[in-house]
Amino acid sequence: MANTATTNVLEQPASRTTAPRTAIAGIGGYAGGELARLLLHHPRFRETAPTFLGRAGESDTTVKLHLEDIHPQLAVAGNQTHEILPFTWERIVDAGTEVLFLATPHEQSREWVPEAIERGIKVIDLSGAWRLQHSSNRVVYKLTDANTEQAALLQSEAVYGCPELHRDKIRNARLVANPGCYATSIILALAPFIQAGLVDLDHGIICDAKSGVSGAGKAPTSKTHFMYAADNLSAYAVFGHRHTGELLEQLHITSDQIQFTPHLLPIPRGILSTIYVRLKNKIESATITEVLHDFYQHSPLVRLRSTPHLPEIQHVVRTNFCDLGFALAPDGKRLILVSCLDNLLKGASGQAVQNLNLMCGWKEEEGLL
Ligand SMILES: NC(=O)C1=CN([C@@H]2O[C@H](COP(=O)(O)OP(=O)(O)OC[C@H]3O[C@@H](n4cnc5c(N)ncnc54)[C@H](OP(=O)(O)O)[C@@H]3O)[C@@H](O)[C@H]2O)C=CC1
Ligand SMILES: CC(=O)N[C@@H](CCC(=O)OP(=O)(O)O)C(=O)O
Repeated sequence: MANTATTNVLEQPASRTTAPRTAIAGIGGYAGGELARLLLHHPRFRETAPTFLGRAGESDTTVKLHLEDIHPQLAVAGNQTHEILPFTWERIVDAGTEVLFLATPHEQSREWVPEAIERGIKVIDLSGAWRLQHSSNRVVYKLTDANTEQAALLQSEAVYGCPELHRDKIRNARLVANPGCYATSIILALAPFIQAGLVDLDHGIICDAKSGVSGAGKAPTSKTHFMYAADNLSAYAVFGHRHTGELLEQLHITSDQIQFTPHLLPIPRGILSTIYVRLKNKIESATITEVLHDFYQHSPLVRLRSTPHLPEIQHVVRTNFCDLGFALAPDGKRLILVSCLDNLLKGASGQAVQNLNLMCGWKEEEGLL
């Protein structure tokens, strides 16, 4: 079967010999912490640690905050410390920042991205602020722009940071909108089959996805508090989760062709999506395997489980992989796809570093295996 992944082309762009200067905003959060860990261990960044940025504001010179104070798991024997600095553009420019990671809330990312780009700094934004091209899909974020014309231009330039679908565009992007965690797991499972025209879209696709609590960020709410989430399983944002727009835009389908329901799992991290698909024609199991192998043959961070084995959260937690597996009904038309990833890694920070690698012309899996 022909490879239907249009961007799975092994092009070798000019590779950077030196690592770019990077900065991470939102360093105090879950995604920011994982990003710091990945970059501090990345072989290309041994000599070039990122600048770690907290919220905007003036420094209180009497109290210095260090990375290890907030993320003790990143402490290194020998007292090596990394200071966290309040976010200011002056500081970012003085540090020679070439790539700014935003692990910040959507509203803050929407505000900061135009200024970064204007200053010649590339951005990898982990929030949902720049992922959606259609305003009808973006409306759920209730974002406002200081300069609507400039924002519209930037929006159309933003590249959806799913390397398995858009590697060539990511390589040359100034603004990468890193995908949502649920969206990543569902898009990677469905794209090979939808692009190959095998799915009976009129029949509708059902995505039942479950996420660990870290997906909601570090500030507990009544629904993510231990007392509510522990020993529980609950559906939420039914018919209204903000990742639905990413599914529609990236899979080129309409809202009546997919139903996506997220659930909160009482575990710290990991996502499992079970996706129910009706195929247009009867297909052999070997063909399903071939479609997946062809699509992902050049994708080192997608692992295919061979039938009858299905992905499990324990196999992917604390890894940068998305694992995919499937089961086909005896009628050859009812396909169940199972997709698993760590929401903080392949669903956020790991994918962000994968995008950085591509932007630098390095192997996309560098520092992630
Ligand atoms: N958690 C996940 O699984 C995923 C998260 N994302 C996205 O990544 C981003 C970060 O998520 P996550 O780490 O979970 O969130 P957290 O809530 O854990 O962390 C958010 C960070 O942003 C900082 N922050 C909050 N408001 C502002 C502000 N106005 N200006 C500057 N910094 C601010 C917080 O600062 P302080 O430390 O002072 O509170 C904190 O460090 C979000 O946009 C989220 O949607 C994307 C995919 C998956
Ligand atoms: C369990 C949980 O609450 N998960 C988050 C999704 C996390 C994610 O991918 O984030 P963004 O799209 O916000 O970047 C949610 O459902 O809102």
